[in-house]
Amino acid sequence: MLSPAAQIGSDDSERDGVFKKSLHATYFFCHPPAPSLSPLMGSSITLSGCTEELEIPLVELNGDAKGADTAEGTPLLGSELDSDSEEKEQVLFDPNDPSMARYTKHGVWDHWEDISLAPTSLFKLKLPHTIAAKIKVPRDVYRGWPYVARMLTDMATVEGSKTYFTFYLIMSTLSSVLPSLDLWYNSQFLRMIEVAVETRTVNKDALLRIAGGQVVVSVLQRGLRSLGNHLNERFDKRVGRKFASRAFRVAARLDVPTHGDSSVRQTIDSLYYYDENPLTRGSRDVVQLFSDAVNFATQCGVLFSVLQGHYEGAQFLLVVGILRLLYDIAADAAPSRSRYRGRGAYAAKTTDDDYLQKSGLESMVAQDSYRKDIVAGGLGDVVSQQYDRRMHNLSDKPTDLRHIDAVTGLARVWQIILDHAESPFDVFCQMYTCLQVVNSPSSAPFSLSTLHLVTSTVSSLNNQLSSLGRSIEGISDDVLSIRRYYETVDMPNKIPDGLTPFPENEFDLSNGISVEFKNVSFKYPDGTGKNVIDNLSFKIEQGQLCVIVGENGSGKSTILTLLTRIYDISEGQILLNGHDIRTLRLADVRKAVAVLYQEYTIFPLPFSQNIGLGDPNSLEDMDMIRQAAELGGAAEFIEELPHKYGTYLERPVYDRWDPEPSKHSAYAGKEFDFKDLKLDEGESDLSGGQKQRIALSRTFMKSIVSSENVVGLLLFDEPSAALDPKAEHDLFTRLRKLRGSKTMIFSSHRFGKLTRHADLIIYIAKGQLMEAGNHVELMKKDGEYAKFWNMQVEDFLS
Ligand SMILES: Nc1ncnc2c1ncn2[C@@H]1O[C@H](COP(=O)(O)OP(=O)(O)OP(=O)(O)O)[C@@H](O)[C@H]1O
Repeated sequence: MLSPAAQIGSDDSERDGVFKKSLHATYFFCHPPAPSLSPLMGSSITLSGCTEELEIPLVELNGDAKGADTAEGTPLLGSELDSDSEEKEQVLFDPNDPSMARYTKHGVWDHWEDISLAPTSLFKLKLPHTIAAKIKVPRDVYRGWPYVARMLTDMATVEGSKTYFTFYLIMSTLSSVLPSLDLWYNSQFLRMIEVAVETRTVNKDALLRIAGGQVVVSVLQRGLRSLGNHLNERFDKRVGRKFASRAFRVAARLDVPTHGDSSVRQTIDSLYYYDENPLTRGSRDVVQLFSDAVNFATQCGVLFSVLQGHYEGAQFLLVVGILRLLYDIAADAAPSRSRYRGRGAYAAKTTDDDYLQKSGLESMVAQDSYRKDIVAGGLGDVVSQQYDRRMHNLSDKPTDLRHIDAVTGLARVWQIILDHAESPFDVFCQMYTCLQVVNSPSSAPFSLSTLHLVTSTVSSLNNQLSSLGRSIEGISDDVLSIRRYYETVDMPNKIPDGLTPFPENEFDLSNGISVEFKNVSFKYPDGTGKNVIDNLSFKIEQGQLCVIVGENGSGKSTILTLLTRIYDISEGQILLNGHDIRTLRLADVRKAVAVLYQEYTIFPLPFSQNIGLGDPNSLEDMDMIRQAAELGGAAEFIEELPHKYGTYLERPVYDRWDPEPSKHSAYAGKEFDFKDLKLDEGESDLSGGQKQRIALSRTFMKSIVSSENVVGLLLFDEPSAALDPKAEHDLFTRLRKLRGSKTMIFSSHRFGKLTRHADLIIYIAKGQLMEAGNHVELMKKDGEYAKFWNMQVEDFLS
């Protein structure tokens, strides 16, 4: 498993400390020791020097993170380097000591960061963007264009987005024209100076006009840039929320066979994370591309008009271009926040309820294991509503740790130097030409004004070109994502919905639901191809208690699964109150049937929600939730937990910390004690029986405690498998007492406790009916059931 430190660069919603997407970790190539002293620990700690840093993609191997060897040497993780170093020392990372840690409140996160780092590796070369990536762009854009058009139409329906979008587009277009205007004014100004030197006269009106124009352009440039950024951010958030919410809805509505399709799941996974929504990125990139293209075209126009008649300037342009490229490479190598991050000790903690629950809901719809419960519980809508509510509460609060500005100290200085190196570079070009003019006027390629215009335009064009390149490359990916998004949005579920409401009137269910299997055969879509249920027929009357018995693998669970239409049968008919289940509205069937599957799941939500989701209308009603927990036998142990009903079985978001800071940190080689921060609070593991009690409580919430008495059929698949004998006895007694006249079906292979009270026992083997009747009848028959019963009694007596 990766250390939580590695998680910092990953998506927030990663679980179990394991990366699933592309990620990078910091590796160090160690050269002969270049000692440096820790500013915090005085002279007692000496660190080996590491002078180069590279980012190397990790591959997940046996749950561990390994970096690929490179030709230059074998990369070592910080922890491996530590092993040969100094004695380990117990240090309390005191988050409250400003000389040790920097505290940042970043949205939903509290973040403490080791401030002892002194960056030594400032450079990291990046390969230039590949041409190949750009070549496939037009094709991708062409194929995906209908989807992009649909996205733009959809974006227009987001409240307020039309205004934002229009303004943003105007800003971008204006901003893209301004640099050329600025260049033009500059050249006019220089031209005027040249004329003034030659003729000793100045046209004051023109001078004022030019100076005024320049001021206006400069103010506009800055103003539009910040306004554009602001609008961009707001626009992104609004559109992002809408698309994330829609994608979540799509994911939540998928049925089991559709969700089981790995390609569907992959697309869903990549879509609904709010921070990473490719559609938001797509919309922004489309505008950016447009703006870059306008900017590029106008500047080319300026350059073209200037160079007309100055063909000797081509050589000069080449020199300037190369110099400019070198500058860009240096700028590209500047330290970025992501490269700096993760090298020191840090801890990040979140207790934001909205963020935790939003992440929990995301895991819930993403993972296959929860799907059956979501579908059978008809939870698609309620989880979507909950998700929207959490998103709304989160509003613009940042949730992504990567946005904390981690670049400080020297690295920051280096960044600033590079940011400002651009002007001296341009000045250098001008100086060079000035000297040429002075030394040999006839060899000078341009006049001073033209020179200024050319160098500035070249410099600006260069920027524009790389920006355009990035936009084009990004667009290709965006188009693909947008296309996948809409294909998924439009994808129908594999289980078609019925049209008939069920029940036709609500009182129909007060006496339970009758269930009939008529020559039913079924095989799993991803199974062996053999019928798991084979020409099975039986009828359970309204209000009966039925127990389905049979050996392992005989098809008991499958029968219950078919009754909630998780899958559709291959042949025959299943009737509920005499109606073919396929004709009934799915949502109604799932409302009328409460089910506890053998592989029940505990959602990555607080226990209160896990139980409350049994009755979405009473999700916040703690009295009802407590009552359901009492019935399910979960109340007692939940009350004993420190966070009671707010406890998670598994937190959907883990706090993060770095127990192994790099060699550059003052904390290198020491052990950490973060206990004061109480990280990862609110999580509690449960025994199998306790988990089953929580799942049972959810079923009780739906069927017994619910404010709406709409359940007519209760299905329990081995509900006592993980319970101790006393809990099992209590449960069955309670169930018999509380069910009223609802129909109840159990599946069990340990049937002693139940079958004697059953109105009907169905004995199946290999998906076929062997015997049916009550206990007395079947014992009299002395067939398979009696054989099984006697075997269990013998086991008990011997
Ligand atoms: N999702 C699935 N995909 C493919 N095959 C499955 C699936 N679930 C069950 N099966 C197969 O269907 C058959 C019946 O399984 P089922 O779970 O209904 O039996 P069961 O009687 O409930 O068994 P147990 O008593 O062990 O719970 C088994 O052969 C099983 O391997």
